[in-house]
Amino acid sequence: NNFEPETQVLVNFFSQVVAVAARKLEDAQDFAQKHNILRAYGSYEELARDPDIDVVYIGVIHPYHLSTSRLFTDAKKNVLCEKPLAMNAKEAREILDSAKRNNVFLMEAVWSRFFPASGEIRRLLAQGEVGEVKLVRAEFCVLAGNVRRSVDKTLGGGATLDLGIYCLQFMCMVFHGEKPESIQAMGTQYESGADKLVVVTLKFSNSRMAVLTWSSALQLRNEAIIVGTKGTIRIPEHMWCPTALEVNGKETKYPLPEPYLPLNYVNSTGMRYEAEEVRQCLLKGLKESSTMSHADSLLLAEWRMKSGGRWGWRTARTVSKRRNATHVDENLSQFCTT
Ligand SMILES: NC(=O)C1=CN([C@@H]2O[C@H](COP(=O)(O)OP(=O)(O)OC[C@H]3O[C@@H](n4cnc5c(N)ncnc54)[C@H](OP(=O)(O)O)[C@@H]3O)[C@@H](O)[C@H]2O)C=CC1
Ligand SMILES: O=C(O)[C@H](O)[C@H](O)[C@H](O)CO
Repeated sequence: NNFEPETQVLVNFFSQVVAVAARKLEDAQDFAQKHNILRAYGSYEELARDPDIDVVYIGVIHPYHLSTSRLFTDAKKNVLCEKPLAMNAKEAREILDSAKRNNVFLMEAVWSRFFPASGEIRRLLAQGEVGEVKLVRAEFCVLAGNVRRSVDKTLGGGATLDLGIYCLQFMCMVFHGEKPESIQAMGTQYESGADKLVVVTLKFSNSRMAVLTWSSALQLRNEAIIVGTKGTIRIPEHMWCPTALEVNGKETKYPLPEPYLPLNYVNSTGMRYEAEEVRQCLLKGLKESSTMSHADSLLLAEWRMKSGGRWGWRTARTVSKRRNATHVDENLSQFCTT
């Protein structure tokens, strides 16, 4: 909307899905036919060589985010990569470094941040509408135990990588990426070793706290709440893709456009907001989005590891077993106080 009407028409016209790639050509062709996409490739390498591609959306499972992102950044393509950006902080750093080195735009697809309701939360917080935030609570628990990639560790399984990230990013947004003074995390796991249910309690300076719960084996309403000294903001459901906010008891709705095809997941038409953010960043020549920055992606990767994704709660459980005491993980606290 920053352009003259004629230019706007051109900008809209030139933002097109040009091509799709899959490991098997038939899969790419099926997808292309369903969505009216002109070019279909049977390998990601061919897509990387296409000179007409400005930006690539990477939607492969998380263990392949590193290699696929590197393939495209090295080919000088801008990248929007699905969450979680990587399996761990080391991989996340490698992806971000590669984007910098190749001077291309890169963003982790934390679509939650770009919903109008999320923008309104940031506006309310910046204007001090609820005073100083004292408590953040968020939950994301869905029944996904039958989804292979959720439970199979070789496919990136684990609730923290898939779902926990949404609670962590919400807290990160509200507390502006501040590091907590301490984290306590506990959880349960599938036989595969993938984490199943995780509860994390975080303490910040000035007596501020967060309580986060995620699971791929329980169904909750998936609400979030921000409690401040002057009021409360509640996201009544779908906290990871919000379409309603309750501010001090008064609800406002932020409806999404109707989908033109059936959706796989709830509110997926809201992905358009992150796509628009990418488009705006590219038009401005930016290499990262200030709303979902590289620094935030790194923080999320570090917090995921400390609160469950890799060894966080397992270390915690070992510590509490060893001491036969209530659970306090010194490793986690040390990390957070640095
Ligand atoms: N923002 C959101 O709302 C959502 C985000 N996600 C994120 O998107 C990513 C993909 O999730 P989802 O679509 O459910 O995953 P899928 O299981 O549907 O797999 C997506 C693609 O990953 C590739 N892939 C799958 N299995 C393998 C394998 N064993 N080896 C190599 N490549 C494989 C395939 O690519 P190919 O087609 O080339 O074979 C496949 O099409 C995840 O990182 C997830 O976190 C997922 C759901 C919703
Ligand atoms: O990003 C997401 O929304 C999650 O990947 C899905 O919701 C999850 O896999 C549910 O099965």
